Amino acid sequence: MNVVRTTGVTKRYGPLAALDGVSLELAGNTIHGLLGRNGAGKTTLMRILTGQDFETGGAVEVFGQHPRENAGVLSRVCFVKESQHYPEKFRVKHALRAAELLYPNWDSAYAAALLADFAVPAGGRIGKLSRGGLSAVGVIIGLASRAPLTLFDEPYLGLDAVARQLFYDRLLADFAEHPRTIVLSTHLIDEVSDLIEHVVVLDRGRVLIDTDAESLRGEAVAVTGPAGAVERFAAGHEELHRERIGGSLRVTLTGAVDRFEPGLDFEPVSLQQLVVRTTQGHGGPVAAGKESR
Ligand SMILES: Nc1ncnc2c1ncn2[C@@H]1O[C@H](COP(=O)(O)OP(=O)(O)OP(=O)(O)O)[C@@H](O)[C@H]1O
Repeated sequence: MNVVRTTGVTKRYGPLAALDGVSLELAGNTIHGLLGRNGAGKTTLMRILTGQDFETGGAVEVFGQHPRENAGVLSRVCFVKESQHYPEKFRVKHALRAAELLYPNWDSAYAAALLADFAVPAGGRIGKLSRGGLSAVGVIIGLASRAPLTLFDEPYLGLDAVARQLFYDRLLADFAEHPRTIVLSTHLIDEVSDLIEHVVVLDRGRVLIDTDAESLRGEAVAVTGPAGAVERFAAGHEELHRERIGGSLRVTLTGAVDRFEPGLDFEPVSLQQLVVRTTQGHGGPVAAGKESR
């Protein structure tokens, strides 16, 4: 069952189209990666899905209904973002208590275990936490909410590499026991590439890639070798990128590369490389009414 369905969703800020005809379906009980360059429209889309902003055009359904001021939908949705603001005097335990009141599936014991894992003091003032500590509070709330739709908008950027790995490990373990729909928006694509099952890449407000992660993993290959031999091999393939390395040439090809040639090097292309190559050279979002390509 699809938890999210958007049809031709547009969001305009004056002449700027932050979203430009986004049609997407996000299946339930799946970890989705929402990827794209700065300004691609990821946060805008998540704000619309969580009723914090409204589309200019198109249709949005979350759990089959429009999320706007819809308590039945919003009680099933947790949106964790990097720039979360809390009242000045709030302590960590107050933020968790507020989350407990908000989310019907809240698990207090799990939240307490996560506090210990991330070494966040329950009595600590939120305003005095380090950036990592603040990120950890967001991550803990996102996980312990067990909301049927949980969206993380890079709240874990403040965490160091060890703490981020802890987040990924806890997320996977909890997802296995309590399947739900997760949307992870991140620039750290390599770190999450084994986690995500479905990939959406936004580019200038449009959907550039919308596919399962597995098929994307085998989607591109980098071929390196003497320039002439690589040119001959690449002819007839769709080329994403090319670079000269001394006397040799390296090209990134998409689509089925079903033959290999002696004398050439073939390397799989990581999800991050693929997204970088696919979105490279594209600018920011488009002005309304202008052609985007
Ligand atoms: N309230 C607003 N008013 C005007 N423009 C906005 C507003 N919110 C977002 N935008 C613009 O819409 C575009 C998409 O922004 P958005 O924050 O959705 O991108 P993003 O993909 O989340 O980027 P990042 O990865 O940098 O967080 C950007 O050009 C941004 O400047």
